[in-house]
Amino acid sequence: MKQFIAALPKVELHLHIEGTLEPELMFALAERNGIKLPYADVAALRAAYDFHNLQSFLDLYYQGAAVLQTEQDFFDLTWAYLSRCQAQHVVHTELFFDPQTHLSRGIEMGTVIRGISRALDQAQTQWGISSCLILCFLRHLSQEDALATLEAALPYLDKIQGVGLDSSELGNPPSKFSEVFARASALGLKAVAHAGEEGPASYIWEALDQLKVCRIDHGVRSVDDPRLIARLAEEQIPLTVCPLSNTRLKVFDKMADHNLLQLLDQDVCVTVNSDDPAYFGGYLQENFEALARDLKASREQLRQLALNGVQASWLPVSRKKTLIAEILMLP
Ligand code: HPA
Ligand SMILES: [Zn+2]
Repeated sequence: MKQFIAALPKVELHLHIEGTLEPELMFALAERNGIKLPYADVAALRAAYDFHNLQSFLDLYYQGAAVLQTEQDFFDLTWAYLSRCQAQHVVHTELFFDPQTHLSRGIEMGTVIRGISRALDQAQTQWGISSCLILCFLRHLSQEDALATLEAALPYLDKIQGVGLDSSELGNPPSKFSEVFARASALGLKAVAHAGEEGPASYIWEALDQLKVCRIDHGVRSVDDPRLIARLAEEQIPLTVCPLSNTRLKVFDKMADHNLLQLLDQDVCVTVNSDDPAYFGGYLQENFEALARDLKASREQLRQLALNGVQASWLPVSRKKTLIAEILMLP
């Protein structure tokens, strides 16, 4: 099964670039930038990756991101992730970045976007890996802060295809950001939002109806609402599900409890993604492998998940057709 997964052309739709910062690179960048990390070494840092919910992860994730300072740092971070894509046959990726995490430390928007996009362009040229970039608003901050962030991104709109919503979900419903999502839509940007990871199914309704998103990130709590499941299936609204993330953050106690196959059985367009692979124990290949191993997902179910990833992406129809044909041709 590992070989089958490795041979599948894979698409990733839920990936935080700051969440690909491996401990080794974190230490290297800390040294390069003269920053002292509160851990003795890589092993001590890894040992701290023992999360009990989303917030306990976010605290470390924002702390780690502080080593990213220069355009070259953002390039190196993104290039390391794209090298993993190349190694794992990920042929297209739509990745998030969290500018507010960096702007609040005095880093300029252009530094972040230029570093990331230079790596994305190079991966396209060198390896044929295509990509889209999604600017995420931090939902624990205000809508005014999100509006100012979007304003700061205006000079770089040619490098951004969509907006997203992430960070602490509980108590920060999508409706808090209606205005900034309307503004983004008027600028021609697509929209997605994290909803129903720890938050209730009602947040998924809000993301769809008030933010007008075209995909839901996570969305696993949709199973609590049969009417919502019916809508997701009827309208084929994709869910970007992240199996290893969900077990590491205790959304599910163990992989065997994950509802991904249940969602797939109900005709929801479920996709597989790695979220923050440096923190959660694996990239896209390892997420697919976990489904095969712990959920006993069949070859045909894995194939369907890969096809859903292509369908749910923002790729042009012609490229979708080519990838779908390749996935269907695999024995
Ligand atoms: O899984 C996540 N949920 C919310 N915010 C995040 N920021 C990085 N990863 C996540
Ligand atoms: Zn996420």
